[in-house]
Amino acid sequence: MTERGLLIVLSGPSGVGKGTVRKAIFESEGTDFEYSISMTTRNMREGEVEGVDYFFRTREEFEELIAAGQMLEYAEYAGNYYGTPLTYVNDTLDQGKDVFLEIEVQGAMKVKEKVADGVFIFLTPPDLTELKSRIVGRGTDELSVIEERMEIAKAEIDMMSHYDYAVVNDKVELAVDRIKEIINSEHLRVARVIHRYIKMIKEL
Ligand SMILES: Nc1ncnc2c1ncn2[C@@H]1O[C@H](COP(=O)(O)OP(=O)(O)OP(=O)(O)O)[C@@H](O)[C@H]1O
Ligand SMILES: Nc1nc2c(ncn2[C@@H]2O[C@H](COP(=O)(O)O)[C@@H](O)[C@H]2O)c(=O)[nH]1
Repeated sequence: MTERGLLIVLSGPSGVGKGTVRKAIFESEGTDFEYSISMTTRNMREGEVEGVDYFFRTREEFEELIAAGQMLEYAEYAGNYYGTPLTYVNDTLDQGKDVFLEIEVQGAMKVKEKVADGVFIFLTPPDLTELKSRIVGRGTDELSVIEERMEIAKAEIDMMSHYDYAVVNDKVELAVDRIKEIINSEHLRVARVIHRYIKMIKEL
């Protein structure tokens, strides 16, 4: 029987650098994760590609998938739906591969209820001034959207203690190393638990 993969959830406020850090992790050496592409009803930004950055769907299409039980989790964030398609995550974990989700806090908490043995990592900014300057600097959102995201960010940062780990994204390379270290240690922990069970069964 194949050992099920690890579900890794990277979460944190918009603009903290989740996407930047996740891409750097995937490009770095010694990692082998599958990225779960999310679904959203928000408009496509310049440079985004369907099926690479997101699966872009209408509200009606998204709601049909929710009703059909096809989302592992979903949330309404700043007026749009965002969610994780269930089948891809389940099938990939069943194949023994680790799956990486990059999602906001409401969704992460829903995943935590369903997948207790996932690894939940909160990426935090050095401070709120830096967070705002990152969102502004990215140049993808209007001022009203930025203000809305900053308000949501404050509530999200209050949820940090519900995660297994908090990682500061001060410098991308450092955040990448910290997250890789966490995942490696989680793998060792899981391997130790399995080893203990096998030993117990043999001794029965
Ligand atoms: N450690 C860092 N130092 C300085 N700038 C950073 C750092 N990490 C990311 N950034 C920059 O911050 C901006 C936001 O990053 P990114 O889009 O990766 O955030 P995000 O958390 O994925 O946002 P969203 O959740 O809205 O998709 C980008 O312009 C990125 O280059
Ligand atoms: N609950 C979920 N949140 C998600 C998912 N995919 C992305 N996100 C988060 O939404 C916000 C806004 O994203 P943006 O691309 O519009 O800037 C951000 O925090 C993302 O991490 C998902 O599948 N489920």
